[in-house]
Amino acid sequence: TNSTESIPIRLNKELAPCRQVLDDLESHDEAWPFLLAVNTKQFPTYRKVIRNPMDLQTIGKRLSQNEYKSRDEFVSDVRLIFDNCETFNEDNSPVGKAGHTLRLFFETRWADLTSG
Ligand SMILES: Cc1ncccc1N[C@@H](C)c1ccc2c(c1)OCCO2
Repeated sequence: TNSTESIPIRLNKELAPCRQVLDDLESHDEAWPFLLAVNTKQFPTYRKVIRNPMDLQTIGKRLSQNEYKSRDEFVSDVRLIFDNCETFNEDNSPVGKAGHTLRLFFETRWADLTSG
C-alpha cells in the first residue's frame, strides 16, 4: 500500500500541516475563486498580467506528488494565490475581498498548526 510509513518521519511530519491547512482552505466559503486555475478563455488578459498562476488544486497535486521539499515551498505557493489575486483584482471586488479574507484565514490557521 502507499502507506506513510515509508516516508521519512521528517518529511511526513513536515507535510501533515500542509495537508491539513489545504483541506481547510478548500472547504472555506470564500475559497470559490481559488479552487481551480483561472480560465484563460474567460479572462484572456490573465496570463499576460499574472506570470505565475497558482490555485488550490495545483497545490494539492504538487503536495500529493511530493514536489514540495519544505514547508516554505508550500507556503510560497499558497501566498502566490493571494498575491496574484491582489495584482489582478480590485480590493473591494468580490474576488478581491475573498482573497483578503482567505489570506487572513490561511495565515492564522498556519500559525496555529505550526507554532509548536
Ligand atoms: C482568482 C481569480 N482572479 C482573477 C480572475 C478570476 C479568478 N477566479 C475565477 C475562478 C473566477 C472568479 C470570479 C468569476 C469567475 C471566475 O467567472 C465569472 C464570474 O466571476
